[in-house]
Amino acid sequence: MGVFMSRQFHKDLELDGSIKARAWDFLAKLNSNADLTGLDLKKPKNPADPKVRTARVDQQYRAVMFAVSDDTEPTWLLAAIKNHDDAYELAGSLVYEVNPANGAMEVYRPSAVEKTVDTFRTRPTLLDSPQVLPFTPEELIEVGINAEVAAEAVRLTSEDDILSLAVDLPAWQQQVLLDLATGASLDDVRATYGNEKPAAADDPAVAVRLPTSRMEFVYLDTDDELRRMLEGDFAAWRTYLHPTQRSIAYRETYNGPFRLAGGAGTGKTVVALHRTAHLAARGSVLLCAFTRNLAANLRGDLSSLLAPDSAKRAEVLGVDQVVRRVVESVDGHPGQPLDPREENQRWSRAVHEAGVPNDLAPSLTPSFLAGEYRAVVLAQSVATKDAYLKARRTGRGTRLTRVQRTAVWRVFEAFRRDVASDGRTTYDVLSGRAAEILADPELRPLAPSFDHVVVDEGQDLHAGHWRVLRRLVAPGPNDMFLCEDGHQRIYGERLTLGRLGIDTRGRSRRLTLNYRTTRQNLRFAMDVMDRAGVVDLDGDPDTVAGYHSAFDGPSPEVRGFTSDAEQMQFVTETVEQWLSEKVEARSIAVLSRRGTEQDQVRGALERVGVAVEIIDRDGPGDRDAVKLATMHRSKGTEFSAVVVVGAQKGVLPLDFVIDQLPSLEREAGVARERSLFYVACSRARDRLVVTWARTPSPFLPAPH
Ligand SMILES: Nc1ncnc2c1ncn2[C@@H]1O[C@H](COP(=O)(O)OP(=O)(O)OP(=O)(O)O)[C@@H](O)[C@H]1O
Repeated sequence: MGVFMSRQFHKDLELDGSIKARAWDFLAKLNSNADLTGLDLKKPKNPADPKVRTARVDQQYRAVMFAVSDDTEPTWLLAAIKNHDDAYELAGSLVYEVNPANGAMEVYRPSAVEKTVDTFRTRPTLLDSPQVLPFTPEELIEVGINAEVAAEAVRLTSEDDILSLAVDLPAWQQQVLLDLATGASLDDVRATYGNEKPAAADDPAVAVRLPTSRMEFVYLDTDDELRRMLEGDFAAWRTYLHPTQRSIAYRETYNGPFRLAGGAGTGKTVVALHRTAHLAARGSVLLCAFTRNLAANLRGDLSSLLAPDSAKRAEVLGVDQVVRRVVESVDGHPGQPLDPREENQRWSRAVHEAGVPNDLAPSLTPSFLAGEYRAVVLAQSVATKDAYLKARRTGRGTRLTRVQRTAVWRVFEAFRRDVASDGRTTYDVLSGRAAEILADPELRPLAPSFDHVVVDEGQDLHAGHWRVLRRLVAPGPNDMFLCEDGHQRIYGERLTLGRLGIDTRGRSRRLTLNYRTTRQNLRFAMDVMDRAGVVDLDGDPDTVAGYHSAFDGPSPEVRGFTSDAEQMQFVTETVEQWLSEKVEARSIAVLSRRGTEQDQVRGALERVGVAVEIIDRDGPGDRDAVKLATMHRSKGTEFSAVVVVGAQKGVLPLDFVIDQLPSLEREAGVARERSLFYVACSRARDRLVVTWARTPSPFLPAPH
């Protein structure tokens, strides 16, 4: 016999260390159904729900729970753990119900809902502002919204008010109102949260299986499951998925490559992890991250989701690790890849060696050549000059005549010779070789293979990567599952997956609920991003429609200064202030476009005795120190409080980088810089401060 546990109860287990220690005893007794006297079960006087009880967890804490089945031996639904007096008070007003519209399990306080509704009833309707919800109360009730709230909600003229009105409702109802306020239709809501109460939903064992119930409740029916839950830290994403996240992650079969889009913080990585765990129960899976350090983070998170016998079938690697592994399986050690600076030097040398005509040479910057190599040579597996002369160059900006193409090909050859001459290589060259190996019927069996590939941060992979990943799995059901956010593209060139043999058309979804950040921070980050001109990996416009967050916080602060020194002074004071408010140092980050600001911040913070740690290519370390990172390194991270420093002209976009680009590629270069700023701003969970010196960055949104 098991127990039902609410997300709130699960979270309360973290209240203080002593509860966790006692909880196992408590739950074991409850589960044993033997003598419950030690639990001191009590029914509060005149409870709102006769099924409610409180029980002793230890001296200080009591559990609030419901006897939810009609059997003589009740099954318990654990709702919360509170201090003795608070537990009694809560138990008096809490009810357990099954929503009549969709059968979702609900634990909430009707008296609190009524009180909030009362405060709204007395407010006059603002006749000159449009209502946010274009629905009737009956329509809202029909999808499951509390009737009293529905009557008031339709009068409201701001999203903020709707959230305040809904604050005491079960979480899924709050979510529905917010979805409707941000553009969802009633049909969307029915499809996502269900629109029919299953006949047997009064049996909690049935109700708990509904995806909407699973946003807040879990049924644990073995000691193993209970123990795992108690031993792990509370991380809601592991257990309480949004119905949309769940339906995407746990769908049995996609008949080919599937693409998941969504803004920053919508849980794409969470879904990728769950999908990997789901697939690992069936076959071998590669979860591919953009870098080694992002892979290391995912590996830790994945291990907590995998059943023991699936663990050996799931592997998590950075994309360049994958490439390297394929090459090594056939060629042995491939030589040390050049670092970006060395690579740039070699490209310049190759231009010189290849005797490029004077009129062309200035356009052949290292970034142009590396981009051309990835977007044309690797993307189309071009192996000869003739093939390059015929290759498609759509989307490359600069036009090249036949004579110029011949010259560029000579540069590629000179570059390869130069790199090979001292036993070195580059990651781009390696990905070309890996794709070649995987396409060769004789070599293919020597290389690793997987049944399924799941890719995170897909927007930053280049064509060479995709060729390798495509060939790593046999085409067929559930072969590839890709996550991307076109607005976060900070590396490389735009590409269309269809051209690389990865056809996701008709098999893609988009997540719109931001779980990471406040609505205030989200609004700011959305103002930063350039909504026009961003395309997804299918080559279609990437929309942000309906992208929203469910929680509130302080407004982001933008502060300008006349000098670097003043800016640093402010950054230091801000960080010190957060530390004094007991924000953990490791949850604070200062992000900058370039090393100059990072060095200044580091000096300024160290001078006042604040410990800092730079996020390097291995990702955030464990030290409890304020993290400093470039915007590039901030990808895939998140922090409670973030300062984005140096948001000023010349730095954002970074002139030095843009000036190096041939004129036709500047627009794309500026878009990447804007995306970097968006990535940095969208790392903040609670507080976001952006600073600049002298002249503000053109990317800064106009104040509202
Ligand atoms: N169902 C959920 N319940 C609770 N928290 C969630 C849920 N889904 C996601 N989160 C949390 O929201 C945050 C963002 O999730 P995640 O990193 O998966 O988003 P993402 O779309 O990959 O973001 P980005 O593109 O910015 O890297 C994380 O802290 C994650 O744990």
